[in-house]
Amino acid sequence: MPAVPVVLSAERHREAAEVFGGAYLVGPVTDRMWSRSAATYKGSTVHAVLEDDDSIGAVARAFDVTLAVPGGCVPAAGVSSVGVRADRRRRGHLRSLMTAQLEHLRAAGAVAATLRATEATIYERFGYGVASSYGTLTVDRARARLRAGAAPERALRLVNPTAALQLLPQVHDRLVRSRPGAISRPTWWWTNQVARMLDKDEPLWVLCTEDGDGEVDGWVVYTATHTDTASGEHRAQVSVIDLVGATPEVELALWQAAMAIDLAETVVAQGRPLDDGLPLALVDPRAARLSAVEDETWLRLLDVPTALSARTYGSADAVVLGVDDQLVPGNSGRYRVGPDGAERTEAAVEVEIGVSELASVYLGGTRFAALATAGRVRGDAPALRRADLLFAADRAPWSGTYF
Ligand SMILES: CC(=O)SCCNC(=O)CCNC(=O)[C@H](O)C(C)(C)COP(=O)(O)OP(=O)(O)OC[C@H]1O[C@@H](n2cnc3c(N)ncnc32)[C@H](O)[C@@H]1OP(=O)(O)O
Repeated sequence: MPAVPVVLSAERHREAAEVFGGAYLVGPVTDRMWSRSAATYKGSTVHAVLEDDDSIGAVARAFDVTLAVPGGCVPAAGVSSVGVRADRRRRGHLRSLMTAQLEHLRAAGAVAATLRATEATIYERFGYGVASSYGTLTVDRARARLRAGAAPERALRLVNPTAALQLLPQVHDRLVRSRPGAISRPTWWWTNQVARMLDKDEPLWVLCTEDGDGEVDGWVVYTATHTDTASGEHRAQVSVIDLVGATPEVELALWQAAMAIDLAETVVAQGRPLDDGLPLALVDPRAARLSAVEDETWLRLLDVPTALSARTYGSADAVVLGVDDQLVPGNSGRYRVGPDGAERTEAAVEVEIGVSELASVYLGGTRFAALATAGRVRGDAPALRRADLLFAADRAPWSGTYF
């Protein structure tokens, strides 16, 4: 039996980062790396399994975020930097960490936890389910032209990246509230993701859209690599690092701006939502291709009653879910979910669902009927249809924030 995990004090955070770096195969933590990562760890709760000689055998980090859900938002935790030392694997360290972390986060009032998984076979056993997916959008600029009337003209402002580091964090969390799955970005996220690129002397541009009052309501952050033609003509590939808009219309205006960058042959954006509006708005929809689709958000509902009450539902007759949560038995039980909300009930169960599958349907990104076909939920067809209508969301879930 591994020792019960402890919460590490700040003095041992660098040691924890070393253990994670080794497990994640990124190697030793240099002073330069630590000058960036220290703030990340300081802003987190770090659980560790200590070995008999007091060395760290395994670590997991969690930090506070706000998670947007359909019609609202909940306090949540981002879980990251999970690693077990190579000489301590497959003896239950991860299970101890996940159990301790889950209890800690529940006690702290987090309604859900979200993570990005290195492997898709690890986290379901701890109640996590895939709640959003993303893909790479590759735009062939020579073919890409917006349809008439798509994306109204918007004022653009090129912002110096250093100034953007001050400006964008002030508006990001407000802008993304209407996208289920979006999370607030901690201060250290901005420093790590953007400042790291500035450190590397990579070119970086930030083009912002403005609303009628001159306030920033979206941005595209991009870099470029050069791909000169065989005849020596100067060409480039533009790589979009971040494209965030207050509304789908603003996002289209940002795409328009990205597609208008002269000398670019292709514009490539990784990690785009499955309902990115660009392909439908193009005269030639094949000018923008979505590829490399994979899981983004792994979600764990820590407090099922609060989570179910925190979101809004579509129009359909109510359905009674029978939820099963092996790790947190208090979450198990019957819930009546209808257009007016969700509450515990004693009524007969119509759809049986595990807590990991409940996480997958919670943001509207997966259908009950599809899970039933896969043998992962049970219920008759009319009940599944009502559940799908109730849990459907206006926009595909998407976090857009990698950590
Ligand atoms: C959010 C993030 O940070 S994602 C990053 C995750 N970390 C990494 O990928 C770094 C490299 N890998 C590791 O450090 C470790 O192998 C870990 C963290 C994946 C697993 O740690 P371990 O301590 O070996 O896992 P532990 O012994 O507690 O196993 C718990 C269960 O998970 C299973 N499991 C462990 N690792 C894996 C894996 N890579 N793939 C599938 N199942 C796994 C075990 O079989 C066990 O299953 P069971 O409960 O049904 O018996």
